[in-house]
Amino acid sequence: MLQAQDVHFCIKNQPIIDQASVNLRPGELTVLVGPNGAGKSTLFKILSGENPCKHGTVRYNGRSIHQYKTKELARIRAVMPQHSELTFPFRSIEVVEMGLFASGSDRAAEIISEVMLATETWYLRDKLYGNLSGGEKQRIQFARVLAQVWEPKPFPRYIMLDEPVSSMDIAFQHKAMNILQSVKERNVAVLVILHDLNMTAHYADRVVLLKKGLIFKQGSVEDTITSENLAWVFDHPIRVIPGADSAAPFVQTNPNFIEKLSLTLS
Ligand SMILES: Nc1ncnc2c1ncn2[C@@H]1O[C@H](COP(=O)(O)OP(=O)(O)OP(=O)(O)O)[C@@H](O)[C@H]1O
Repeated sequence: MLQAQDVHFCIKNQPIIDQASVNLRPGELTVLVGPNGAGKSTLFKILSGENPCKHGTVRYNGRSIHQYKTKELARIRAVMPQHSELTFPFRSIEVVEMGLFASGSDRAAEIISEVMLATETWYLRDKLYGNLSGGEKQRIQFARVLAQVWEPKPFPRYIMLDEPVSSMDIAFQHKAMNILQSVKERNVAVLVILHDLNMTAHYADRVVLLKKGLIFKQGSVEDTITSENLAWVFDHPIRVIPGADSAAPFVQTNPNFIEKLSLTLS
């Protein structure tokens, strides 16, 4: 399990993340949700180890993140940041291969073709990464992090993705989330930042609602994705319609509110 306890992050004495505690459990898909500037990417970077937390602790499988060497960490957690630009003219397949730099696997070629087939990127393999469209780049980065956790291992691992589907078309957004749902069954904890609340309601096992650097609520979809919670977190009227039987709830926003707002501004 990944255990983050009371993590805190300040920039110029301004708290960006304040006393956040989160556990990521293998087999669970956790979605981090909140408005722009709430601190989602900052918390994500603390959990992934990119931002050292100024107070609090982050432990992977019982060991402090600081005790891991870079390669050791790469064997247990994969990170897809919000933006991944590369200056060197890599072919797309070479970008995916970067996911295996620490693996030492003798199945490298098979893993690469499996993840590129799963992400429908095999046809892009010889294209220069820099020439791909935004959505294609995202799919290649997605394939890269999948490669890192693709082979089953006997110890818990973590895959963390910051807005991984933001440039993908609607069909592939669902394919990507379905792939993550299968990956979590391989003793992997999944952490995703999403802005799409319906996607969150549909795929999350746990939701963490963040507002102004504070965790407002965390728990099941049923406990977090409610009209009251979302309206408060986003400061916007949002209605959650409960799903029939075991279907996910449906999140509806109110377009009339936007009209009133634009009249106020003009
Ligand atoms: N290196 C930095 N220097 C100054 N301010 C920063 C830095 N990193 C983050 N911030 C500020 O911290 C706040 C949280 O940023 P963060 O990127 O974590 O938000 P977010 O919830 O991921 O937002 P979004 O949904 O827009 O991606 C923002 O106000 C941002 O401007």
